[in-house]
Amino acid sequence: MTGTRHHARASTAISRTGGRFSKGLAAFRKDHVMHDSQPRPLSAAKSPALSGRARVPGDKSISHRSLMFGGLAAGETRITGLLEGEDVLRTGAAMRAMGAAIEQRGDEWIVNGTGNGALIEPTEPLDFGNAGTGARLTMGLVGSYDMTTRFIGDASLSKRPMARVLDPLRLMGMQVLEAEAGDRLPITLRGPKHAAPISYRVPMPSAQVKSAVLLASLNTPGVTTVIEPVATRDHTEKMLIGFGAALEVETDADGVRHIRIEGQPKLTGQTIAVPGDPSSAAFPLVAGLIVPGSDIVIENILMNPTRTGLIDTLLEMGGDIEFLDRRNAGGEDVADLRVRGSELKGVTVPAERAPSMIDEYPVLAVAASFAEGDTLMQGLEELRVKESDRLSAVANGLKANGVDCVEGEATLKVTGRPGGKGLGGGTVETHLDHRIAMSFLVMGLAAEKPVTVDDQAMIATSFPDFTGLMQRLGARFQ
Ligand SMILES: O=C(O)C1=C[C@@H](OP(=O)(O)O)[C@@H](O)[C@H](O)C1
Ligand SMILES: C=C(OP(=O)(O)O)C(=O)O
Repeated sequence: MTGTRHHARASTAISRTGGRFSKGLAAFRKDHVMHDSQPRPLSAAKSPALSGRARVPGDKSISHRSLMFGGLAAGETRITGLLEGEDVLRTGAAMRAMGAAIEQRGDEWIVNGTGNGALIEPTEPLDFGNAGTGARLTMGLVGSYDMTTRFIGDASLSKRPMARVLDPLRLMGMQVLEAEAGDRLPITLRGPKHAAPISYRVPMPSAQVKSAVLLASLNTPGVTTVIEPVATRDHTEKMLIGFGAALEVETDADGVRHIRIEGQPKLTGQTIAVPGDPSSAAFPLVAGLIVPGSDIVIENILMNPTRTGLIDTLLEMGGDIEFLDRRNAGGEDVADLRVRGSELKGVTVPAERAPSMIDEYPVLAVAASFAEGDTLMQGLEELRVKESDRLSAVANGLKANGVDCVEGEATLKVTGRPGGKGLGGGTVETHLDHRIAMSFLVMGLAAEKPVTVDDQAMIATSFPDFTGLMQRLGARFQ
């Protein structure tokens, strides 16, 4: 087998701190029910040229993993730039319920881990709210522990398929004591006394499934292998190496990744600076391109190639995006992006690119609505099992706002209207999906008539200050 080996670095933490719990996480007590209030609609209206500099929140994938690995490791993990969105705070609450000490001190989050193999059985169900990543990765984490863990979530998460992670975990010896039809939440798991390592070929392109198996290996003796035919985001691999695991990645002649990890590694607390989330940057980025005359800078964005498919696509569409100060920070490439209003043209986005921009299709569809000609997106099957069925949610939102589009089984064709002529005037059903809400608010900034989303509440799961940040750039919401 020929291939490349990946190394990541994170510097070791220096001192210990106490375990007082932060206000943010304490908000997720069991009596605290989120999103049971009345929906809060919001409209976005045609805005003047956007200008200024913006810093989007920390990467969601890296933030979840920082709390999980820090919560498991021996010693202290110090995190700056953590995304303080609901999804990530729920992961923090879950790690706390299993014995980690987590506190916020100024700009830093300090995690004192349980030490390897020392997670404790949570006394209450773990409530992951809207968060697929939090729920699925934690299932992997607890799946090799001889303990019982119950998982619950909101209406959206309770519809999402969990068999994709339960199947490999069952092979490692885990039992599913309770699940709704089709392996859906609420789910109660019981880990085995002695988990068995497996070699598992991930059947769909999913970093969550890959990661669940790798996390289960952390309490499983022997070598666990994950075979990944289609590469997905590699944060779990890079960060586990950074925390001290013996993990190797080889890519064979067919491009298939073979990830091998030695079980029960000694993980040690690290210092982590979380870079800006490219999936959140996508919203001001597309807004800067479609609002004529705009000129903005979005700072400190993660440029990991497993995450940059949207930027590649927008460049092909003729987007004026300049990379300023490309640099390496904590083992990841980051850059500031200068974005100027652009005349976009339609393109075909190949299926192979989907994993590197999987969460960005809703906002790409918005960009395509303003482009000259057709944009065809292929390989979209995974969009159907996100916080909503994003393929149909996007198509319905586009149609409600005057955009011609054709929804296929796993494709979407959007016919653009340069200048946004005749677009807008509709209300979009968001189906508890933050990315649908933000994407269509971006559309409203450049459409002829305002665009309304039926609920803005879920935006707080990944981008709590979205409206504030966009308004500071000049966006008009009403
Ligand atoms: O591993 C992760 O952090 C994520 C993986 C992706 O999900 P899938 O693994 O289901 O593609 C992505 O959609 C999600 O927002 C974050
Ligand atoms: C799909 C997403 O997240 P998750 O799967 O963690 O709910 C997302 O943030 O777009």
